[in-house]
Amino acid sequence: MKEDIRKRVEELRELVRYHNRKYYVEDAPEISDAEYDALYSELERLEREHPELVTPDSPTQRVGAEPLEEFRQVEHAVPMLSLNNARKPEELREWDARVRRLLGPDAGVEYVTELKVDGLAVSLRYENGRFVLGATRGNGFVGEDVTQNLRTVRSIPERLSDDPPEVLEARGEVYMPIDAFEELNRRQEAEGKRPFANPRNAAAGSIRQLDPRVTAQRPLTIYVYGAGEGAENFASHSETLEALKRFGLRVNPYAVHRDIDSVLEECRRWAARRESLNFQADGVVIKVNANEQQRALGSVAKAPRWAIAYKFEPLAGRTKLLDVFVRVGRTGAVTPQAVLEPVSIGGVTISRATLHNEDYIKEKGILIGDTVVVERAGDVIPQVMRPVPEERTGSEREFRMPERCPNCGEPLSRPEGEAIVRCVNARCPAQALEHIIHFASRGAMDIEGLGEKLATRFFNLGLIRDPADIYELRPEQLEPLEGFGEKSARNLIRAIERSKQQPFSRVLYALGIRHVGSVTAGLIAGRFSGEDLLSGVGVEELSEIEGVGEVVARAVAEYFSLEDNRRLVERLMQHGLNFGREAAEPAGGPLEGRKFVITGTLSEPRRVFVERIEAAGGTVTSSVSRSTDYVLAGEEAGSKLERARELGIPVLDEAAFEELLDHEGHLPAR
Ligand SMILES: NC(=O)c1ccc[n+]([C@@H]2O[C@H](COP(=O)([O-])OP(=O)(O)OC[C@H]3O[C@@H](n4cnc5c(N)ncnc54)[C@H](O)[C@@H]3O)[C@@H](O)[C@H]2O)c1
Ligand SMILES: [Zn+2]
Repeated sequence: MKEDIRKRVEELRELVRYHNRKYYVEDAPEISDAEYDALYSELERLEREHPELVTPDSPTQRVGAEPLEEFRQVEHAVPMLSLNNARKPEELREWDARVRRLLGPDAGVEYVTELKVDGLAVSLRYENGRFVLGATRGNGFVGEDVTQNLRTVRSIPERLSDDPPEVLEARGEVYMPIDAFEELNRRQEAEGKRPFANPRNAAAGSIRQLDPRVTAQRPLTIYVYGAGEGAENFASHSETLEALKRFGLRVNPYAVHRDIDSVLEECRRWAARRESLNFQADGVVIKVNANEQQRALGSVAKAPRWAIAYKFEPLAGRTKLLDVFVRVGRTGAVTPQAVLEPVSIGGVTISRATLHNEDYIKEKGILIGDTVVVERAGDVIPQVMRPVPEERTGSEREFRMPERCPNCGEPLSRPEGEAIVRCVNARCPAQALEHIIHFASRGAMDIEGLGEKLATRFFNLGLIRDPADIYELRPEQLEPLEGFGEKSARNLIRAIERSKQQPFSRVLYALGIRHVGSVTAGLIAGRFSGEDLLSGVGVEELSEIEGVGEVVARAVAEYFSLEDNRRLVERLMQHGLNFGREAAEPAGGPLEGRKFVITGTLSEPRRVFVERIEAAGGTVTSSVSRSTDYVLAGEEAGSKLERARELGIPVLDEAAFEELLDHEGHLPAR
């Protein structure tokens, strides 16, 4: 029993740490706040019931996560702590009682309430009225230096007005207004970039940017809600806020209360009005007003005793599920989307929500026409949580996944054991861009210069709609484009021409058939030609190939059975790409069994040479030893070169290396 609990505690810590990293460090949470809070509360409860299991490194004892190494670190003179939570009015009353008990019966207590804005906590250090240092909270003691990025936020003044103290560290929450967030996401999508999950992540990701120019383009603002260093100049929290306003900072709206009833009333008021706010707020923060009382109360573990966050109910609402349609994502994944009777949740009118996948709808028993619970749970992409069966009238109907892609009309596929239905048509407009990018990429056709950025641009300009279009590009189409000259157009066309030399295995891999990686492509290309595959090689024949399983065989057979895919392949053949069966691998390449060490600066990135050596059957190791066969040395080669000379190992420059690849056997072998 005891052992089970210890195990569970450890498991929860692992999980919470993992999601902390996703949320605080990578700004890309995988689960909703409600799900995270459930894990966290369970951990807190078990630790409370079994105090002997509490360890100082438990996430319940620590703030946030470690700062990223890419940023300079900033030590906070006054720690930036987290807040304890209350979810029910009783919990707020208990907190009030504890505060009064600790301060003594005669102490008059005032409380300040402010909205809890959901963004990124930052510290702004002003010296003699000048903004000198901006930092994130980090782990509470050490944060990240993001001064340059914060300078781009217009509501953060470079200079304070009035007469600020010599050192003043203002603290607040940088956030992205909801309308600006939605606009930004529309832009991201139009540019083919990944949209942000919610305004908090967008704000946090924008500030924790290595390039301030990116931050500058993000619609950020700040609400200041307190002071770290410098707070000692004021007698109370409300006095501090007034002063911060006077200095020209944008201060969170607040109210002062004499008793907890008034505080509760304010919490209710905000809860009712939160939907009309243009920013995400997940609760109300209540703070003891007098600084002296704050000091007397102090902090425990990772949160002060003098403040508490009253959390709003998760953002949820009820509405009617009018219909379900399916959307094809860029990877071909087809997901059901709910069409809802418009409902306002968290200040946003919701008329669409995700239903994840077919199984989700079945498991939850959701029917079209149902009244459903929709949750935003801190995310802006809302999801349908469950139906309310009591409200059924009998006219509800089941959702059926369509058999054909709504975008291109080709049959959809759902591989066994997978929850996601996909469109596997390479020319499907919904996923065409993704296919093009993969097609041109280094491991595939390796078209130099045609990376993600340029492919996206050509795609948006309508110059390339599918991989075969690449081979129809003409220099006159490119030259007028901004950033292109005669020379760069010619270079690109040349690189495209060169890619026609790639062997069939590369071409097969470039087609982007599901489950067909470069190794599998090699196995298939060694057995069948493009013509064979087009003429309908079956699943059985394919799975006879050593190393090709049934899942792969099915994916390949399916690919070549779709009309659009067949047309694409035929066009690529006409353009002269290799579709001929590859001679069975000779027993290894020309460098079979040879060990290389690479050192110094070469004309191309090192990985290019590594790939070529490996493709020829050789291996690359990092240090020179007696078993090394060759050292490939570029410019400014250092100790490895010396070591090679000491051991008498042949040293090749690039020219000698090329020769070795071309005429292996003519060179003196070791
Ligand atoms: N989805 C996930 O994977 C995931 C992971 C980790 C944390 N979270 C979420 O993050 C939250 C916990 O984060 P936390 O520990 O950073 O604490 P918190 O966000 O609950 O509270 C502390 C923070 O509140 C902010 N704040 C906003 N307005 C304020 C005001 N007026 N006065 C004072 N502070 C104010 C400050 O940034 C402060 O650091 C939870 O809501 C949790 O759900 C989610
Ligand atoms: Zn399609």
